[in-house]
Amino acid sequence: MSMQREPIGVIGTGYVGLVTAAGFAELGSDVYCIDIDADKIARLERGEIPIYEPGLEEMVSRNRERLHFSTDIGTALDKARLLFVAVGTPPTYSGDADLSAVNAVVAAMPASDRHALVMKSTVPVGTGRNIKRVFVEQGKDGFRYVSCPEFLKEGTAVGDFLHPDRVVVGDDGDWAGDAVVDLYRPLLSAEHGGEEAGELVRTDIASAEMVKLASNAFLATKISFINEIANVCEETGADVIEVAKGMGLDDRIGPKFLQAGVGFGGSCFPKDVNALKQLAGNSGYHFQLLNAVIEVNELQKRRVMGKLEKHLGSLIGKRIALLGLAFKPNTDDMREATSLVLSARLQAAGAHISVYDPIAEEEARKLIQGVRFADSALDAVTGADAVVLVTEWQEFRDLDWAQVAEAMAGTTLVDGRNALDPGLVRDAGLTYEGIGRGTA
Ligand SMILES: NC(=O)c1ccc[n+]([C@@H]2O[C@H](COP(=O)([O-])OP(=O)(O)OC[C@H]3O[C@@H](n4cnc5c(N)ncnc54)[C@H](O)[C@@H]3O)[C@@H](O)[C@H]2O)c1
Ligand SMILES: O=c1ccn([C@@H]2O[C@H](COP(=O)(O)OP(=O)(O)O[C@H]3O[C@H](CO)[C@@H](O)[C@H](O)[C@H]3O)[C@@H](O)[C@H]2O)c(=O)[nH]1
Repeated sequence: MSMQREPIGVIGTGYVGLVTAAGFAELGSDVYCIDIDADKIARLERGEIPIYEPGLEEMVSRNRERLHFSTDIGTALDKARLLFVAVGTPPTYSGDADLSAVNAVVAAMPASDRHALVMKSTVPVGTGRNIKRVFVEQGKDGFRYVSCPEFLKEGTAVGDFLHPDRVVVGDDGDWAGDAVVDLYRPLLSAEHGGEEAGELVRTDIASAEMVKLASNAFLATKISFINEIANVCEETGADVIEVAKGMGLDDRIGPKFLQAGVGFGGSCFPKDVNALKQLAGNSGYHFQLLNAVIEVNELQKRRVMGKLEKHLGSLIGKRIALLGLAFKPNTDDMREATSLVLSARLQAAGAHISVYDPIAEEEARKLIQGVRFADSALDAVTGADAVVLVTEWQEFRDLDWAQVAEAMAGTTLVDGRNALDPGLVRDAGLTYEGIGRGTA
């Protein structure tokens, strides 16, 4: 890919910013990365990657000479006309998205006829329209605006960038939208054909914004749905793994996102489902389904308590080991992780808790107090009355269950992700309890 490619700016060097920057550098662009966090920029300049994301460090170091890091937005404005915005949009107390970082970026833009903001951050529908209005009010009406939502998943973000299902570009049909499409062209099916390439969806700004929120809300709904099916399986003796397999073979349903478990977490689903619910409410529409999706997820995170009490009785003074803390495997992200709710509930119930995560310990220590951070899975389970698998890291799937059984004081194993073979676990002398596994 030696062809001369358009230089770009990327504002915000979190997950989305770094993957976007490294990805476009890989495709041949010079990328000017900006963050207000001077410490983060200094680490990136030294070649340190502040987040754990498989393949990202290699991608950054492969393209080191094309990646430029700075806290000065002027550098990006000088060198690039397209400024990709990848700052955080966390939830506020009301559940609405906090747009203060986005607004700070907008306020920092000068009057210009040659620049465009390209919004990668997940924002409420109407944000693009509002930003364009602000530009007009401030006499910056030459500044263009493109919505280009991001669909990467943590843990597989590098592959998701290089092989997108789709690229969504919402714009006003001007040079900026064309330029964004050109940047993505090497990844689009019209150029490549084949299964690895993505479809382009070029549309208006509001629709692009809604594609992002609706996609996340739909996936979260699918998870809450299968979790409720799992709960009914427990009452009726069916096995949700068999049920999901049978359902997923219907093309119209599909097998993905039908894994029952201890609820969805992460920086996106909880926040974006709430943001869509709020957006609907603020616009005068009561989005009933999303209320249920959120409530089911909250209850699902707590259901493990009942399972533990079923086997152990009162949890006062009981020793419980949590295997896995990150909101899913292959990331150190602890945002909205089920382990946060579980460790708090267990402590409130009087249990003693030991925890182990192969990667997320440093992040977890900032958020979880009063537990023992163990050095290994085996260390965590030693002396435990019960073990709960919270995050399905491969290393837990590969555990020697006979060794685990020997180290534990009790025999209860709650497989919160249905990741283990119940037969193997039982053969080791443990009592297996999954999620919705009536007959397993
Ligand atoms: N994490 C994901 O998997 C994912 C996937 C798709 C979309 N998104 C969306 O992308 C956005 C970014 O998410 P993230 O997880 O990468 O966020 P993050 O919190 O990891 O990173 C945001 C970065 O922006 C920086 N920042 C804040 N204000 C700034 C400013 N005014 N100027 C420059 N930098 C600034 C912060 O210092 C931080 O480094 C969010 O809207 C999120 O919803 C995230
Ligand atoms: O069948 C499933 C699939 C996922 N999960 C849970 O759902 C959460 C989210 O998982 P995943 O979607 O893989 O991770 P994210 O990195 O949060 O990615 C989601 O959120 C991103 C941010 O918006 C989007 O870009 C992605 O497309 C979207 O999948 C995790 O807690 C998983 O354990 C389940 O419980 N069951």
